[in-house]
Amino acid sequence: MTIYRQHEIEEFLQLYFIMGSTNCKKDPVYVLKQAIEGGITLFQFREKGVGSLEGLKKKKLAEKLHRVCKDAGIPFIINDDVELAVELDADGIHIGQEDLAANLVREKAADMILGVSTHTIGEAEKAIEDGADYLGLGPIYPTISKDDAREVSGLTIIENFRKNGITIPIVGIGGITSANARDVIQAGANGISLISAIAAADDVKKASEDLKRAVI
Ligand SMILES: Cc1ncc(COP(=O)(O)OP(=O)(O)O)c(N)n1
Ligand SMILES: Cc1ncsc1CCOP(=O)(O)O
Ligand SMILES: [Mg+2]
Repeated sequence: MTIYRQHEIEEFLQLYFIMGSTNCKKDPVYVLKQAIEGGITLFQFREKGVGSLEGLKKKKLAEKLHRVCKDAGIPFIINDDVELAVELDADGIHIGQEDLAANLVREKAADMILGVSTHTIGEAEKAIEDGADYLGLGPIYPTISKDDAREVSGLTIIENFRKNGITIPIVGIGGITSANARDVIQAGANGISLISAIAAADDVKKASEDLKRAVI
């Protein structure tokens, strides 16, 4: 694991790609390499949903994707699975309100980047108290990539968090494309996080380049 400073984490959040095997049209290792060539700055392994890999197969894929990230100098974040993150010595873990509590994750992964999904100011304040490094807010727009996604929040959630004094780095998530990415940044987010706009693209490298242009 590489230990990152707060200002480095903030920079990495700019173009945050999230994916698992079921999100990809092609081999996930190839997809990740193409996305990196296209300019993604952070990667989250999210192996979840119908048909997703489990057990040893999940771990083997995680190891391969971790290697790709290490070679490219991109932090490797694992979604939900704290045990796997610790076992693989990942750079970070992302959890939501239905996952292991952030303070307990911090105990198990003291130096990892910790991302927490929040939907209210109260949840955000608790996450910050528990040691979150960044917050994931959404779904900002309708999404096809999460079966149990909450109601669409729109950009107002980001604006409201900023108005209420939440200064910690924020990424928007849910339905973000190169057409709306700039709006998410202008609402007050440090970066965008997304699955399908990259993973399901016919040309993953070009899709990543287009998104990068939209956020810089
Ligand atoms: C960057 C980022 N933001 C939000 C989420 C969603 O997390 P969660 O609510 O725990 O839902 P699942 O992804 O676990 O289904 C995320 N993964 N990443
Ligand atoms: C994991 C997650 N959390 C809220 S929306 C979402 C899915 C985002 O995927 P997409 O970028 O394809 O809408
Ligand atoms: Mg989760």
